[in-house]
Amino acid sequence: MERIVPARTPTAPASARRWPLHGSAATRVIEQWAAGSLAPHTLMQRAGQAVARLARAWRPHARHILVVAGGGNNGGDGWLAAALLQQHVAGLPGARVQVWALGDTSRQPPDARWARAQALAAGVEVIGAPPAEAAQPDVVIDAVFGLGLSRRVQGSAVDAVHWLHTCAAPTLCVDLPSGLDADSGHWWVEAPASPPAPRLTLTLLTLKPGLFTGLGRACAGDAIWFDDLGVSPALAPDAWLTLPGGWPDVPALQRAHASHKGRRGDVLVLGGQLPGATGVGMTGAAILAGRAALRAGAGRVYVGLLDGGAPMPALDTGQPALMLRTAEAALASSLPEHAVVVAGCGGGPAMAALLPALLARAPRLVLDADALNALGPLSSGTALPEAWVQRRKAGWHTVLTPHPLEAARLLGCDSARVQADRLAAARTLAERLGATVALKGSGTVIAAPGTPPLVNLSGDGLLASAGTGDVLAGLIGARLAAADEATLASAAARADAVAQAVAAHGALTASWRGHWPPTATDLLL
Ligand SMILES: NC(=O)C1=CN([C@@H]2O[C@H](COP(=O)(O)OP(=O)(O)OC[C@H]3O[C@@H](n4cnc5c(N)ncnc54)[C@H](O)[C@@H]3O)[C@@H](O)[C@H]2O)[C@@H](O)CC1
Repeated sequence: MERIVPARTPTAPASARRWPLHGSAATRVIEQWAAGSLAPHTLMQRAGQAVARLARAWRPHARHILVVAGGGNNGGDGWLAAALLQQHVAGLPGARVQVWALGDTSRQPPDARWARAQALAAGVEVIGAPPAEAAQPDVVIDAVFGLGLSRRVQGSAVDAVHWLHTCAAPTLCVDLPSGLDADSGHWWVEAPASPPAPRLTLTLLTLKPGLFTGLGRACAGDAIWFDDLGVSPALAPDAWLTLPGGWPDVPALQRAHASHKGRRGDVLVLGGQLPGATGVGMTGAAILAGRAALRAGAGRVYVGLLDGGAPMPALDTGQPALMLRTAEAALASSLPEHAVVVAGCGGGPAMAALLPALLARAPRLVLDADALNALGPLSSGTALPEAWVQRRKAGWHTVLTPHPLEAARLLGCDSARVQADRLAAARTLAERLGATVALKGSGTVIAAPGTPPLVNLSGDGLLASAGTGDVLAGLIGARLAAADEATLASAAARADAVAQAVAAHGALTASWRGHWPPTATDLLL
């Protein structure tokens, strides 16, 4: 059994910086294969033991234990854990192990039926409703749904899931928090509030993508543990979970005594509309992206501001090393051909006019915010604009960094649809455009054509503030600028590079100890 969240970083070795993720279909295949080679009930026995062991380690003094068990094998894991915990606490003062049994027990699958028989033989108490408020358990085990949930919750389980999500007792979720979709991180009941009590999730056999993207992290609790039940999955993963680490490599930069700024790569940020007649300016967005690129080690960072009519600032007083100029001046130079271009951080509608030139000239291009809006819907079935076709032919690199609403605009759907299956949305965009896509949000998904997507593990709710997306775009720009062409040769390598920048971005809040939540500028101090 190992702890996945909170992640043990940044000291984790490179080999430990990714885990395979298997969705429900792949997990079923692995389960069937393993069950076929083991004695009957072995997997469930191991699952129940793992649950009971973690419950005891987490709440060693718990005497009143409540298992909420559904009618399938997830419930079976719960029944078996109840049996083992009953044996453990039997005879202790105040000991009480209860199972709130849901579903039709006459229709239980064989493993679950066997597990229930073990629990009844051990003397657990079966109840048909949650305990009264005055008799709150010391720990609750949520074993209502695991892999078997793939549609909206119905029947008596709705109330049980709601009770579990609002109960004040520490809760251990078996395999998945009940209500969560294993594949997508979609939540199949009323939108959840943050659970009021500590909770953790022990996922079994495989790590599921839904735990790490969408609502997965918000619902799984403070920690996510993993037990492979002694089975090594001989099946290619659906996605990879990636950890921070490895970039920027400050010690390597220190050791490069004979280096110079020209070797660190150049970044050109284009955007940051100056205020004009409308009085609306977005200069800060481009400055933040530029500062982030500089902070992450780019050799030279240029910021080309879009002319809104207001006078150009002479410099960024917070980071005078940034080289400010007008977007026009930047485009009149050879920077688009030589630097990594990060476009769209605060560009406003003017970005649309620049986009064709950037698509045609910039071999390494990061498209963010207003540059994505300028692309417009890329609905399936319609031919791609010629500029995209040419970029793909030339093997040029394009990275898109949409948040869910921007991704929805590009895909011609709404953001709820994107959020309902973030991995699919990112993959679709990447395949359509031949680009690397970082779909932002909890569990940012990085997808590139023909390779399994990556799900980023770092980051937390402190990143949900203005300007953090600009910082990410700048970091991705710096990461690409640091790479030579050979190391970006494959789609998987490009996805890895982008994932490193995403991971470094997520890690920015991990060490935040301030009384106030950080602003995007604070993250770069
Ligand atoms: N078979 C085994 O030995 C093992 C099973 N395991 C456990 O088994 C779980 C998968 O078990 P199952 O495939 O039985 O699935 P679940 O137990 O997750 O769910 C099936 C149950 O949910 C009910 N259900 C499904 N959708 C519903 C909805 N929308 N509204 C209301 N009720 C609904 C079904 O009627 C059934 O009672 C895993 O998540 C894991 O916890 C693992 O521990 C590995 C070993």
